[in-house]
Amino acid sequence: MPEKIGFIGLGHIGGSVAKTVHRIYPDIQIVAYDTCRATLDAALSDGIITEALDQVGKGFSDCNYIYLCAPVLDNADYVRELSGILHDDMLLTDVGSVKTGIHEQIQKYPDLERHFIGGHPMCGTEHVGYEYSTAYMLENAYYILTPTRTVSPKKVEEFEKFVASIGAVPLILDYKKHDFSVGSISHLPTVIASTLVNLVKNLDDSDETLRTIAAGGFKDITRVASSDPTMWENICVANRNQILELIDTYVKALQQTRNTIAESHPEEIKEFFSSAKEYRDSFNISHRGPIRPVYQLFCDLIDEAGGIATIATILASNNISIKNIGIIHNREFQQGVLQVEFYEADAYDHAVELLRKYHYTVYEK
Ligand SMILES: NC(=O)C1=CN([C@@H]2O[C@H](COP(=O)(O)OP(=O)(O)OC[C@H]3O[C@@H](n4cnc5c(N)ncnc54)[C@H](O)[C@@H]3O)[C@@H](O)[C@H]2O)C=CC1
Ligand SMILES: O=C(O)C(=O)Cc1ccc(O)cc1
Repeated sequence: MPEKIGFIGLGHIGGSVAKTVHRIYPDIQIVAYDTCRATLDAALSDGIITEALDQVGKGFSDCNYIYLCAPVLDNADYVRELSGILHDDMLLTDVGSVKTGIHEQIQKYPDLERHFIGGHPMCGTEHVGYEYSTAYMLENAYYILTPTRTVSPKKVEEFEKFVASIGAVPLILDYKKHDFSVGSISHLPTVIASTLVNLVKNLDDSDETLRTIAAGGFKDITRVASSDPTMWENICVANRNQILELIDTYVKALQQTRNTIAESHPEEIKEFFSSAKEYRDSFNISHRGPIRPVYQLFCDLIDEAGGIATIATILASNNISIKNIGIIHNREFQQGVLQVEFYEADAYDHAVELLRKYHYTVYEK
């Protein structure tokens, strides 16, 4: 178990990892450097870090783990500086959304390469900054690990256990496969969402009709367009080739969809939507492959204001912990429905049983 951990960058993700480590292992010393002094002051006053460092250098030399949690391109720039403070019992990791650049940088320093395991927690929101970090964000989230060719299996196993011990689900991938995979499910979708938002902005009239009527579905699929522009600038520069290839593939797929609609064969159009629906519906219910089950139910609300409190009270008084709760309006539930997510299958089963006992209509997905 590490005794001391250093963070370079303590924002949304770095702050969340640090807060989680502090919650689970309050005796681990945490030190941090961040270009934003106010961030370090906030973390000191929260008692999350024991020391705020004013540079990347010797202050990190007795850390067992060092986490690079700055924007992707800055993380890669720190590799050279860290090569000077290596010791045998040190593990260097990062949380960046792209892995090729940092792995290529690490390969220039064979001594450091033996100490590096790339990391990418698959969690987060569209917000940035330490103020949006939480001690629970990693809970049940996939945490991709990309070990180098030369890091020892023992170090990988130790870090895997550490990641699992802080509530996340480690998944080992080759760094190139990582960049293709997150390129497909995160980078391309964000590029598409932002393109769609810009398109609607340009199509809108002076009365802003489109903006006014933009409803649930549009907001759902474009939420990530509200993410931090600097972060996505970094991601697009760092994963440029992969994103370009995926955009080309997507353009071909969109052209294919256009043809299907243009040719006006109702069965083919229906088949297109059915195939997408079947795959999308499988996301929440399946234990297959790397897809983790999501323990969520949907429950009808009669009166939104008092309704949530009543349901929360029923669950809390039966010791059922809620991971997430909120009203959603979408095409399926236009009038609004309460979405409740749980940490575990048992809690979910118990909640369904209880709410039905109290005559709520519960939809299981
Ligand atoms: N936002 C998200 O949902 C996710 C982000 N990531 C990755 O996590 C990393 C950090 O992103 P966030 O925490 O979301 O951003 P953030 O903006 O909340 O945090 C970055 C922190 O690094 C500091 N910083 C900026 N430049 C720095 C530098 N040169 N040296 C030291 N500190 C510096 C900033 O002051 C800030 O506190 C990025 O590499 C990103 O790709 C990974 C998973 C999810
Ligand atoms: O906002 C969301 O839902 C995200 O998907 C956040 C996110 C952004 C970047 C990542 O590398 C991983 C997760």
